[in-house]
Amino acid sequence: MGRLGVLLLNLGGPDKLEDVRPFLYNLFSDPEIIRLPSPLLQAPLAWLISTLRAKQSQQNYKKIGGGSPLRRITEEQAQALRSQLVQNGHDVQVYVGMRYWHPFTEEAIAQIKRDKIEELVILPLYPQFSISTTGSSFRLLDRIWQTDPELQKIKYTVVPSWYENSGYLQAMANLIANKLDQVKDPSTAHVFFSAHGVPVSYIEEAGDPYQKEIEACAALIMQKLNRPNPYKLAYQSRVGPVEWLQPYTDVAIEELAAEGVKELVVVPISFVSEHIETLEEIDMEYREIAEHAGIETFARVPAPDTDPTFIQALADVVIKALSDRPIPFSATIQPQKNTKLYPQERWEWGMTPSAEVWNGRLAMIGFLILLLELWLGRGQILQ
Ligand SMILES: C=CC1=C(C)c2cc3[nH]c(cc4nc(cc5[nH]c(cc1n2)c(C)c5CCC(=O)O)C(CCC(=O)O)=C4C)c(C)c3C=C
Ligand SMILES: [Fe+2]
Ligand SMILES: [Fe+2]
Repeated sequence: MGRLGVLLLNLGGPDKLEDVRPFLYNLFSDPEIIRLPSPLLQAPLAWLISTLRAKQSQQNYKKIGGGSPLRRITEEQAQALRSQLVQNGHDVQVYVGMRYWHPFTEEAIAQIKRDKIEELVILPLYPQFSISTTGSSFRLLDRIWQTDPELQKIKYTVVPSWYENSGYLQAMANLIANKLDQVKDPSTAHVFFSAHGVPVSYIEEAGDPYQKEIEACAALIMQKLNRPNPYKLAYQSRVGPVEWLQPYTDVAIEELAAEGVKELVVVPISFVSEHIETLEEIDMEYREIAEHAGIETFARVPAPDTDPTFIQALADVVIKALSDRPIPFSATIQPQKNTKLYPQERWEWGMTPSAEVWNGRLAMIGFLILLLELWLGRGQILQ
């Protein structure tokens, strides 16, 4: 075996308040997050949305200490994973490549080349696959690989998703069990999975397996937990005026409260580290909604971070990937090139003169609504 590396992929987050706007610009420049009818519009729209959204977003980051903890936690995970793999007999370097902020994926790749890595496992820190997260990072890497003969010499494999890994399910079940044991009635409290949402068009038009994987993941965790508690799955963090996966977390909380549920144990399911959507959105925004609705216990299960069972699970995923047949970027799910990811049919530019006028007007209205919503950060937007 040659020099071994593991590349951990994550989204990245602003380290400080000044980073928020350029971070948002990078995020909205990604056609896997928002795809416009003309690639020429991508950069101006990304500039506009990031500028309009930055203030609201900064306020949220301020509430969690002035920046995202994602980089620190991901680097701690990388360190813990390296130690675990070394203990398991694998001499390995672990790298962190973020999609939209430092340390960027490109920086990690440059280091991998300097270290003359010969065999590489590419492991996204998203247990479930979505074209907006893992898919976006794989497409970036694929582009980098195609233009670099040096990288093409590396024997690499990707891990598209790993939510079925038994150690990961056990780590999640342990964290939930600990929290359940702290509530008033551990046998009746509702286990409430809050997954990150995506627009419905990702699933229905672009073929994103994300919803199926999330649903399967929640069911497998409940099997591992092996307790009689009822459970519910809902989707958080929607952005913009289009339809996202439902039920929405805020609505589902209110519905459970109306049914008389008093205790919720809330499980963030799409993330393996604490960040703005756990620390601000769940812990502050959804907690407030739950309390207003009459929920008496709102206990949030921590993200796995560097939990030892979880880190061992990541090590197992890496070791399995090394012995399995390598999976290239091209074998993972790629959305159709002309799939409109967002904001859907409002952007249908007609080819006939009359349709063109009407579609143009509709597109302008849709565009203005989108900007207004993103700017105000309210209405259908929760963030
Ligand atoms: C606009 C579309 C977005 C989609 C689709 C989306 C999917 C998605 N995101 C995560 C995980 C993270 N998202 C984070 C930040 C973030 N994401 C969006 C938008 C979309 N995400 C925005 C605008 C932001 C910035 C924060 C804000 O302005 O509110 C982060 C980083 C958080 C941090 O601590 O900095 C993560 C992680 C998943 C898992 C996902 C789909 C499955
Ligand atoms: Fe979000
Ligand atoms: Fe996001």
